[in-house]
Amino acid sequence: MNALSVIDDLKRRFPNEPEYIQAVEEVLTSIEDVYNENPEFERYNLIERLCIPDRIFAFRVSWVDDKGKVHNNMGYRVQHNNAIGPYKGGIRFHSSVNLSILKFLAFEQTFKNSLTTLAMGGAKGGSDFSPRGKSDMEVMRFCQAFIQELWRQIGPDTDVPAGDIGVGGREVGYMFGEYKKMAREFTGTFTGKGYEFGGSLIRPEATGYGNVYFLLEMLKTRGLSIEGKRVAISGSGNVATYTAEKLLSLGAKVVSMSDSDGSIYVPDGLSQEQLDYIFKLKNIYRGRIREFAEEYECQYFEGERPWQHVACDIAMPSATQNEIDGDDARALIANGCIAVSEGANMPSTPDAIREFQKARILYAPGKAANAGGVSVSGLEMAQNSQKLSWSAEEVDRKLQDIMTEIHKQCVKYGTEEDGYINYVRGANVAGFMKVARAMMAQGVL
Ligand SMILES: NC(=O)C1=CN([C@@H]2O[C@H](COP(=O)(O)OP(=O)(O)OC[C@H]3O[C@@H](n4cnc5c(N)ncnc54)[C@H](OP(=O)(O)O)[C@@H]3O)[C@@H](O)[C@H]2O)C=CC1
Ligand SMILES: O=C(O)CCC(=O)C(=O)O
Repeated sequence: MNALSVIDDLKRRFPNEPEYIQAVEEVLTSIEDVYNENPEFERYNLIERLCIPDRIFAFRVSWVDDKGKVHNNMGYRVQHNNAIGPYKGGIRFHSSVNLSILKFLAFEQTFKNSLTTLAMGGAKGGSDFSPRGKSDMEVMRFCQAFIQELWRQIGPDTDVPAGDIGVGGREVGYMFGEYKKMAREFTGTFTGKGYEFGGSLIRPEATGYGNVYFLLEMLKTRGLSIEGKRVAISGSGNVATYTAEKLLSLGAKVVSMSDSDGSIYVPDGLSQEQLDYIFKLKNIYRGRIREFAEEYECQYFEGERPWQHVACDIAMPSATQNEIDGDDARALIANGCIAVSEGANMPSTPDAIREFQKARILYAPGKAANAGGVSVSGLEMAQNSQKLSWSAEEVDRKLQDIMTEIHKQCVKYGTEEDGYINYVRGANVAGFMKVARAMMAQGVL
């Protein structure tokens, strides 16, 4: 395989999909040598079959708002690869959603899920519908219309969706309800469900907590502890808030959070009371982070991400893709940042990643660091199959074990001659090899 020529070919065939090409390029350039050590992969044209999704569903979603006006959004599900288990991955509702974004997310999910040690293939879905500013009833009607189109393509052993940007417990509940009605079955077809109907304890916390567990493993490799470290977080949604909660409980200082309108800066770190305010602001009032700045009179950067404005030891981007560019990375490093652990999917541009690696700081890509969410989704599937629920302690212990194991795999496949751990290479090679072996064993499909 020549990574560059495969990428050129994909660019030619999918010319308007920059995020998808970006994700593929990152993986292919880091697995090229390992791939070429296995000539049978090339004979089976494994790389092309692994890069191009198994199938994509695209559909119109028509729904009626509270004033009786009819709206039409697009809905998608990208089933990328099911070599090691049923398709699995979140659903994103955001105005920016398009096929390029969902294809990159489904591609990444395939490698991430492989790293988790659990049996899950990769998928992602979503819509350009934005829940922002919509009433509960409008969100419910949209979720029902979305599932009326999608329900035939998913199932507990086929494809198991969950949340992502714009999709939390409320949306999963509405989608699960509609699925249950259409399919006439009560199964674990969604994860991230409410506890009363089969959800796992710790699933809401899992991505954020898991990212902190991964960060602790990275810090250990340099003999460092988290206590007293200043951590800049972006976003103020599911991943960001639970990352902050775990960090506070471990004695770290959370100096920033953000939303798509701007960022707050709290140099001495958020108190527990302030974090509780953000939880309420975002989950109950569905307000803006600017309101926090007004309430607590802290610095607020309108329309800005945190990276250029804050002094921090650690950055945990937890909002969206390509939210740290080369300039942001250079600013972070200049301001003393020694570690970046990604809660979001692909938040750092290729230029930013090069800067982090050149500076030899600890840098963990999302597919390793944020794998805790889908891992606990896998544990939710296991509980649903057994018709049992495990205690929060048990799930949290399993989550910690999985994050430690993912870190071990990154060290195994990513340690370079000078001892620097290239977590990008480690995660990509480890994730790839498991999927590749399964695909080889199953023949050309
Ligand atoms: N939920 C999960 O279990 C997992 C999520 N992830 C990834 O983590 C990231 C965050 O997801 P999650 O917390 O679930 O989503 P939420 O919808 O709960 O929160 C998203 C946060 O990011 C902000 N945000 C979203 N899009 C943009 C944008 N284009 N520019 C600036 N800010 C933006 C939102 O601000 P606003 O409210 O203003 O839009 C919000 O604060 C995503 O990359 C997701 O793919 C990864 C693994 C698992
Ligand atoms: O829990 C899941 O199935 C998916 C979580 C997710 O969307 C992700 O890992 O990016």
